[in-house]
Amino acid sequence: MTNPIFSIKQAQAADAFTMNQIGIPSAVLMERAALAVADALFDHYDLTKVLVVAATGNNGGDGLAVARLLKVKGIDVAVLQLGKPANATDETKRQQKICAYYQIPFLTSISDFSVYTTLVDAIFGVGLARPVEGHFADVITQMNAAPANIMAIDVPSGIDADSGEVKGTAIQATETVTMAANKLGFTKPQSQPYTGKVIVADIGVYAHE
Ligand SMILES: NC(=O)C1=CN([C@@H]2O[C@H](COP(=O)(O)OP(=O)(O)OC[C@H]3O[C@@H](n4cnc5c(N)ncnc54)[C@H](O)[C@@H]3O)[C@@H](O)[C@H]2O)[C@@H](O)CC1
Ligand SMILES: [K+]
Repeated sequence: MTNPIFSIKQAQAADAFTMNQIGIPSAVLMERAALAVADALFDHYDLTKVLVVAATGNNGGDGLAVARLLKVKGIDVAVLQLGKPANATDETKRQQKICAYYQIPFLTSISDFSVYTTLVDAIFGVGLARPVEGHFADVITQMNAAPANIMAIDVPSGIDADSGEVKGTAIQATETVTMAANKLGFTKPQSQPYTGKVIVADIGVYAHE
């Protein structure tokens, strides 16, 4: 069997089919996504001091779950929260509560990105809907300029997962752990400097046959 390659619509449809038709809860998929990212981080990243940069969509929720998986293993991890927590998706709100239980620091600004040994990009995934501007773009620029390796969750933030093109500004990741299937945009050569190495994680998403 050949490995599938998903467009954004196919990725969203497969997620929706898995949750709504098969009945696997969204939180299960998020936890499996986070476990895949955490496994890759534990495998070969310097986890002395980690910053997860998370927005309020489900990509951010994946990031918060990763922060907790690191915290419970004794890693020094904090979250840079972009956007208002109150605007988060239900799944991401659930992850915010869990992070609060574990007393993971939530920061709203970072004066010096160079103190971190690993950055986790959980800003935008397949939900990127317009060019990245303003504060989001400033943070991405600062992350790219930092010496740390960057792990991108699902999609390097700012990359269009269909065309592989930069929408405004984009994360230049060391690696991207992408969920369920490779993405169409990652087969385009222009995306490679942004995705770094692409790892496809099986998170138990099933496409409608
Ligand atoms: N159940 C699911 O649907 C699953 C989703 N997963 C994760 O969730 C991601 C998709 O989540 P969402 O659909 O919530 O989308 P995202 O989290 O990718 O982003 C959507 C959010 O970003 C905002 N946004 C989009 N473009 C913006 C821009 N240029 N500037 C500022 N804000 C912008 C939107 O208004 C929305 O609030 C996937 O990439 C994956 O990481 C995984 O947890 C696996 C399961
Ligand atoms: K991301």
